[in-house]
Amino acid sequence: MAKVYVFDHPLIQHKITYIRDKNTGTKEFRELVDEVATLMMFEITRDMALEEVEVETPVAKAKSKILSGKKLGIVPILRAGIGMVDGILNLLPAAKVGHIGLYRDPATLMPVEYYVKLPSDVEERDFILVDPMLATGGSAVAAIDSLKKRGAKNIKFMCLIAAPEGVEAMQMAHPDVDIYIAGLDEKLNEKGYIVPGLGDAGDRLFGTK
Ligand SMILES: O=P(O)(O)OC[C@H]1O[C@H](OP(=O)(O)OP(=O)(O)O)[C@H](O)[C@@H]1O
Ligand SMILES: O=c1cc[nH]c(=O)[nH]1
Ligand SMILES: [Mg+2]
Repeated sequence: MAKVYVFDHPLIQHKITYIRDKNTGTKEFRELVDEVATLMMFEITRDMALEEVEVETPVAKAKSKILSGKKLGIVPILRAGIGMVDGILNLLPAAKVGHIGLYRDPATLMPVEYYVKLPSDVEERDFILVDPMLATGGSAVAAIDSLKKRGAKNIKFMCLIAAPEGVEAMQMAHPDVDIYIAGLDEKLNEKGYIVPGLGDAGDRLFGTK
């Protein structure tokens, strides 16, 4: 069964409060999403593999560590996932970025895929799929189907706000994919929006409401 991590770090919780606030405008919303993505990524990368190397300081030779594991691929689910990419690349500038375009049909709530472009060496990378919202879970489940179909094996999913329904759908469909969340909310409303949530993440990021 996939593990679910809900980050309780005070800095993350503080910023999430302002992200939720309907009075937070587009510019600040974007900056906060970026900052939270960096903070979450710092925690998510805690288990990255290291190897010991020798380095010469101005004073002496030292044994020290560098990253040694598989290379990373970051995959935002368009559109809203794009808002988290720069924050992640702040920490991991060498990661490659794939894109999966999905929108949720407002009537059926089913995901519709319209674009996929991944790094060419999919099988050699670990992937972190990112989207601010995990609501019914349809989009994240479909994006992981798409990644796996193209050869991705080791995948983590990172989101800002999740509904219990989405977490359950992910655990049923992809029990191998751990889920990292900044805020686990109460429920979905009749339109499939997370309650209390933050509204429509894509519209708030890009000012398209
Ligand atoms: O868990 P689900 O029920 O599938 O809902 C979550 C999806 O809905 C939102 O995207 P949206 O369809 O609004 O597209 P957008 O990012 O282009 O605005 C959000 O960014 C997720 O991708
Ligand atoms: O609450 C929600 C649910 C899906 N997508 C969003 O952007 N917000
Ligand atoms: Mg949207």
